[in-house]
This record gives sequence, C-alpha cells and structure tokens, in this order.
Amino acid sequence: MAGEAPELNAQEKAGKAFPVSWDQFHRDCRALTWRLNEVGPFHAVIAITRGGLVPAAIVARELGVRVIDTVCIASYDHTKQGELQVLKGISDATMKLGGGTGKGLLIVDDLVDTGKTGRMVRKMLPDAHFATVYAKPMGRPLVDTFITEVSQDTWIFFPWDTALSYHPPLRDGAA
Ligand SMILES: O=P(O)(O)OC[C@H]1O[C@H](OP(=O)(O)OP(=O)(O)O)[C@H](O)[C@@H]1O
Ligand SMILES: O=c1[nH]c(=O)c2nc[nH]c2[nH]1
Ligand SMILES: [Mg+2]
Repeated sequence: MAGEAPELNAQEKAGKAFPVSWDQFHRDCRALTWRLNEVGPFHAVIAITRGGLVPAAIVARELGVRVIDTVCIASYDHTKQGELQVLKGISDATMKLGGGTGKGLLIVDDLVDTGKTGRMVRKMLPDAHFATVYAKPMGRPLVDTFITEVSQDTWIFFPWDTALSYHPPLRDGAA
C-alpha cells in the first residue's frame, strides 16, 4: 500500500557492517584450526553448505582430515530468513564414523546468527564438535569453538558475496 514502510531484511535490520576480506578470512580460519587442533583428532569434517564449505576446506587442510561431508541447508534468501530446508542430509558412511551420534566428527560453518541452522545440525549429531569462524550472541551458546564475536546488530559480509567497488568520499555524504 502507498505510504507503508517497506519491510526491512536481516541485513538492513543489522545496521552495522563487518566486511571480511579473503586474507582476513584465511587468517581467521587458521586461528580456528589452532584451537581445534587441541580438541581433535576428528574422523571427518562436515560442512554446512554453502557458507561452511570455504572454512571447512581450510580447516580440513590444516588438520590433515581427508573425509569431508556436507549437510545442505537453505534458510536465508539473500538476507531474509525463511523456514529451514534440509536439501541433503549427512551420509550413512559419515554417520557410521561418528557412531550414530557424531562423536569424533567436526561440524564447520562460517557463522552462527540466530542459531537456527546450528541447532538443527546439532540435533542430527549431538556429540559432534561444532565450530564456526564468527558468532553473534544469539547463536553463540550452540558453538563449541569460534574465533570472533560480533554484535547481533552486525551483518558480516563474506568475500565470496562481495566485490570491490567505488566508494564516494566522506565530504560528498558517504557514510
Ligand atoms: O544462525 P542462523 O540464523 O541460522 O544463520 C546462520 C546461517 O545463515 C547462513 O547460511 P544461509 O542459510 O544464508 O545459506 P548459505 O550458507 O548457503 O549462504 C550462514 O552461512 C549460516 O549457515
Ligand atoms: O552473509 C551473511 N552475513 C550474516 O551476518 C548472516 N547472518 C545470517 N546469515 C548471514 N549471511
Ligand atoms: Mg550457511
């Protein structure tokens, strides 16, 4: 209807921006691995796609783990969170490696925000270790190991979602 304020998406609601470069992301993933090395060894790494694929590759490389599985979950349509949909579950072979409960398995995602995605995967593998690179306060209690916490009203911009672009000078009204 005319005059009605448009609904804000999660990114607009967040207000603050936390852009992450490839370099920074790689460093943060390596820092995460240092912590995980104290907890392992792990039989397999499970990436929560798609965001978990990049950190999972780096962590698995550093830890020398060669068995990698995915759990494919869709929730955010760009920045708006809808119902969670499991598009592909964890394979039977990986479930067997974790004794059915996930013991000795490492779940990796790029971040926890509300914790909805993490909670769903934890239910599938209650004894697995859950690691993310970044965490917001609502999701933080679900994560066993993470590197950087940002406030709930921050939107993290990952390097695979962004590109370099022109930014107008401050004096011309740039934020
Ligand atoms: O804690 P939550 O509020 O559930 O949000 C965190 C999830 O949201 C993003 O994934 P998204 O669903 O956008 O899919 P993608 O990884 O394919 O980008 C992110 O990669 C986490 O998996
Ligand atoms: O790129 C993203 N940045 C975020 O802060 C976020 N929270 C949920 N899903 C997200 N995706
Ligand atoms: Mg994701």
